[in-house]
Amino acid sequence: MAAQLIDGKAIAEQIRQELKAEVDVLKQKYGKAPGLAVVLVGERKDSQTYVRNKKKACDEVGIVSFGTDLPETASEEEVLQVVAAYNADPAVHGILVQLPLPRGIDEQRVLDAISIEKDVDGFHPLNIGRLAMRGRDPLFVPCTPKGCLELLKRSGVQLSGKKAAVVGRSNIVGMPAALLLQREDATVTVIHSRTPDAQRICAEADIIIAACGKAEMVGGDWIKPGAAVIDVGINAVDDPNAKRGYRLVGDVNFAEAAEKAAKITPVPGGVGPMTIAMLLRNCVDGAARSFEAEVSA
Ligand SMILES: Nc1nc(=O)c2c([nH]1)NC[C@@H]1CN(c3ccc(C(=O)N[C@@H](CCC(=O)O)C(=O)O)cc3)C=[N+]21
Repeated sequence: MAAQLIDGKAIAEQIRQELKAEVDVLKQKYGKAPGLAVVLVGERKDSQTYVRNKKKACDEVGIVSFGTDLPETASEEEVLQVVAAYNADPAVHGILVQLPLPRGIDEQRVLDAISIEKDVDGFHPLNIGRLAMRGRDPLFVPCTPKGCLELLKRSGVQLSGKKAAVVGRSNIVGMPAALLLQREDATVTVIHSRTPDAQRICAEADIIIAACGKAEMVGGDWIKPGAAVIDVGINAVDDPNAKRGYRLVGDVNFAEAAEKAAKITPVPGGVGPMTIAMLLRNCVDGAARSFEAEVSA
């Protein structure tokens, strides 16, 4: 393998230590800790695991976590009531409603109800809209794309003046990732399922963010020699030899891509841990703004 590994797990750990120090300063200065509320609706095993990991990460850096678990059968109104209560709670600086929500609940309506000052996922249309505008700044940037940019920056990858390709155009990853790269003065192409010549366009890019949700779709032929490759995908593929009967692969064919890229993230241990670190980052930033506003009021 020619490529240098971008170690998301180690970088996320480093960020958590930086955040812990910042939280200690906030506690000293204001006598209060940042608070994160996590709302989980339903019994999906993967969602339960993610929520558990988020709470654990909060403990580690000194963020107080609040949690509300609602049954699969909860109504949209009940979820909205929980969000409204956290919006009004001064001890809560960030609200995360774990996605996906059960069928029958209007996800957009729930996300729109989160106060933009507490929108640590960065999914509120006002925050996304500001991200898309030159000269404007969102209060929060979505955690996964923010983690991708942080990995690139901390690995010394230059973005300004470079060609970037984003594979995938989701609201949660692809589109905000493209906007963030553009804000760093990269020239960005968003590739999606209807793009003719996707492989050729991708192979011209100095920076690739793969977030298409298709296991190992981005092969070696998609990679320009010397490119930096960030793999957002987490796909379980059956593997009878693996411990749990499956193993995780990304949206990039790692073995092939690592022969051509200069830098590449692994799966697991790449973007995933950074998503949680950026959630904590957003929560600490939101709390700091709130504490500062209270003092100057
Ligand atoms: N409102 C909301 N916000 C989210 O940020 C959100 C969400 N809903 N719904 C689900 C997705 C998924 N997500 C991940 C977070 C961490 C890892 C992670 O840490 N992965 C590790 C371990 C993977 C494993 O072993 O399962 C890794 O990639 O190394 C993965 C995925 C956040 N999400």
